[in-house]
Amino acid sequence: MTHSTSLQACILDLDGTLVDTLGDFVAVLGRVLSDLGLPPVTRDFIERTIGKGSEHLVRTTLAHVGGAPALFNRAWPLYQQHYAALNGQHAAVYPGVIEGLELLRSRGLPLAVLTNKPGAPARELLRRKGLNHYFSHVFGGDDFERKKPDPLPLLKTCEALGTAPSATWMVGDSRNDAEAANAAGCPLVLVTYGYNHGEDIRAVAALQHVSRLDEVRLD
Ligand SMILES: O=C(O)COP(=O)(O)O
Ligand SMILES: [Mg+2]
Repeated sequence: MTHSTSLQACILDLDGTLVDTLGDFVAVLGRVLSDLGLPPVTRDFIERTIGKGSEHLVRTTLAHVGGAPALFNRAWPLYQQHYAALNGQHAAVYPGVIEGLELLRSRGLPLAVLTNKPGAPARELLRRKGLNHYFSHVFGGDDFERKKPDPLPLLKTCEALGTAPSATWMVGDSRNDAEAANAAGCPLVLVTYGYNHGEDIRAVAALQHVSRLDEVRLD
C-alpha cells in the first residue's frame, strides 16, 4: 500500500516521538511530591502514565501515592513552576529525528506538532532543543477543547495546515495518537521507541512502524 501520492503534510507527536522527556517528568514530579511531603513514584510508573496530558499525569500520580484529590489545587501550580524551570534539562532528541525531519522537509511537506503537553512548555522545549524551525504550527493539549485520543485536535491541526486529513500523516508513539488518527482519518505512522502505557505499540495497527523517524518510507 502506498500513500505517497496523497501525502501533503505531516503532524508529529512530541513526547516519546520527537523528544525523550521521561527524565523531565521524573525530575519535576519528584520535586512536586517532595514539596507536598509525599513519597516519590517510580520511573516506570511515570512512563506508563505519560500520554494523556499533564493534568492527568498529576492527578494519577497523587492518587497513586494516596494524596487526596483536592491536593491537585496545590500540586498543579507547583508542577507548572517546576516544569518551566527544568523543561528540557533531562530530555533528549531521539536518534534519527533530525534526519527524519530533514527528509520530510526535503519533500516540501509542511510539518506541525500536536502534543497533549500544554502548548507553552511544548513550544519552549522545541525551541530549547533547536527543533522549532521545522514546524509551521505547534499545538498543545490546552489549545483545543479536547485532547488526543479525541480526533478534534488532529482535525483542527489539519485545518491550520490547510490539508485534508486523508493526505496528512500522523506520526506518534502511543495509542492516543493511533485512536485520534483513525478517528480523524489521518494515515498513521508509529514509532516503536516511545511511551505507550507499558504496552507494545507494535500490537496497534498502522501504515508503518519505525524504530527511527528517518526510517519512514515516503514512497
Ligand atoms: O504530555 C503528555 O501527556 C504526552 O504528550 P504527547 O502527546 O506529546 O505524547
Ligand atoms: Mg507521545
